[in-house]
Amino acid sequence: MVFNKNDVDYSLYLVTDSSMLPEGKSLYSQVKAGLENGVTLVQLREKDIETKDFIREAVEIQKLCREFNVPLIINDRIDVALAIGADGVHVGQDDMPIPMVRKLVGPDMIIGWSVGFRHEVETLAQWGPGMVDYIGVGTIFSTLTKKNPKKAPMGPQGAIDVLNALEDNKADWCRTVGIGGLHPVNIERVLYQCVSSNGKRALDGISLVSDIMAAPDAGAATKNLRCLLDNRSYKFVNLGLKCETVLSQTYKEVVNQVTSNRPLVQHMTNKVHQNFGANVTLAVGSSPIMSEVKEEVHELAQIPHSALLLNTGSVAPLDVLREAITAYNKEKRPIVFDPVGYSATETRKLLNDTLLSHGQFTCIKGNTSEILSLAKLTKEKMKGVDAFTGQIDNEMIAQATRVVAYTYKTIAVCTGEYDFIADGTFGGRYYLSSGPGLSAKDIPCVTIHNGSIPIMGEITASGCSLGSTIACCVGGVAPESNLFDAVVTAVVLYKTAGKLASTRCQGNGSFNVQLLDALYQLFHENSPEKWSTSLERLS
Ligand SMILES: Nc1ncnc2c1ncn2[C@@H]1O[C@H](COP(=O)(O)OP(=O)(O)O)[C@@H](O)[C@H]1O
Ligand SMILES: Cc1ncsc1CCOP(=O)(O)O
Ligand SMILES: [Mg+2]
Repeated sequence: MVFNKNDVDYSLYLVTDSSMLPEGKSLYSQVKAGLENGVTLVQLREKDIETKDFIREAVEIQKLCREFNVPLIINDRIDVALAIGADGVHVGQDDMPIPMVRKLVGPDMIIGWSVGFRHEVETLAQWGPGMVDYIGVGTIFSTLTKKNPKKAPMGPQGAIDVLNALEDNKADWCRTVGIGGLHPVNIERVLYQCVSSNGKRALDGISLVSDIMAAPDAGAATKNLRCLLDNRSYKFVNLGLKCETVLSQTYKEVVNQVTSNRPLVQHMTNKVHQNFGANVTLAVGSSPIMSEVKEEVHELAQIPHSALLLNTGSVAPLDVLREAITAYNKEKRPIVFDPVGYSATETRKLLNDTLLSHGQFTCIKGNTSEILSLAKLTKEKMKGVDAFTGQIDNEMIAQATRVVAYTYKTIAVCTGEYDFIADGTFGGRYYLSSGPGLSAKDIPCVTIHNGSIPIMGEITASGCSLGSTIACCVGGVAPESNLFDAVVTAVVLYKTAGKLASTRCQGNGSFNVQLLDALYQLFHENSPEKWSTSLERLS
């Protein structure tokens, strides 16, 4: 044993698979290219191989790893690990029980365990620091590498649950690597999103197979992965942790930018909202396109200043929604997500959770019911798409908004008489091992108010149309702009228009028309110093 277990670098953990080597490459050459370019840990995983051949291969790879001072872990085969004096073993839930493994391998060998659930973390915590050194947290996304997966993909939220369980059970010795379906396209997002709720713990690294093993140029592939890990800044859209300078000057600047850039806002939205949302988009100086066609999402996402409003009120097929998220994330264009009726039925909740685990959203907007249930602060099912009607104070709404912002690393908006807006983006920064140190209660949150305007809640698609307005503002601002300011501007503009319309209308029917007129007027006048809506920053 040449390693101090505490000093192991888990950041880029290569797991081998000789069944996917490209032509002309060997297991040895791929591992070597990986080691030369930043792999920090290697696991030899050979499923269908004679013991004699496994040993021969293991000895060769061990020699190579030692040249690079990188530990070698053997998958499953404790006998092989012992025979060659490997640095560690990795076992799954269905393999030999961990206490027996520890008894066989002694105190110094690294033991890794595949973990997907909270109760497994509780077990390892009860065993104490002498048993499991690290866990492979997964499966995060579905993967072809695992032939017969027994677990459904857990998504980043499942990984966060595991990190929380480690914190709750004070298993501070145990390191973590995310595993399953991790590729350059999603690694930054996973690292960005997977932080324990107390802000203390992030993943220690990622573990992957195909992106190195199957790469025609494994060196270049590893270099690219290393870059993603070392970047620590996930610029899916430009984000800054500002928000203290939200004044009329800021609103004016946002409106100016939307005016000059005239964003194209793709709506994937419910049938009720289609027409009104397109008109609201036009009223605030932007171009709507209502499209649910899978084949065109990539083309639309590539248009400068495009933005996507994804509203699940009545939904397009799941594969279309997923493709749209993939496209806008790939192009680093903003997505506003409106999980209408999130907890009304189990089906709706599952659909929204699936989408939430599929990508990164710039803003998540909901009414009090949606935000409270997303924050898991109520177990009550929503009545259709209605806002919460039970007892609730502003402190609880602020908490729920912050929890949603923090959990999804997004800008969360909760609507109602008071609108709450929280910034959980951390300026796009991500962490390895220890998190940002802040929890949900510490992140910036503002509330905006313009008196009670009950009629705003009494027309359908009023919340959906705030979603359109937000999408126009985040799509329309210049790339270097602060998106929190853009979201706040949209919410303040919309509330001001609602107030104005409520004084001009004669009832629900004419309110709709007046709301469009007011939005158009306020946007084009662009004199926010006259807007009546107030903003307060919460501590
Ligand atoms: N009582 C109210 N006073 C002032 N504004 C309200 C009130 N109820 C709703 N709104 C505004 O109406 C819009 C829709 O909010 P809400 O009714 O909460 O959402 P949804 O339509 O999604 O159920 C938001 O812009 C919100 O600020
Ligand atoms: C009634 C209804 N049903 C499905 S979507 C929808 C519109 C919801 O609009 P909002 O949440 O903005 O009031
Ligand atoms: Mg409404």
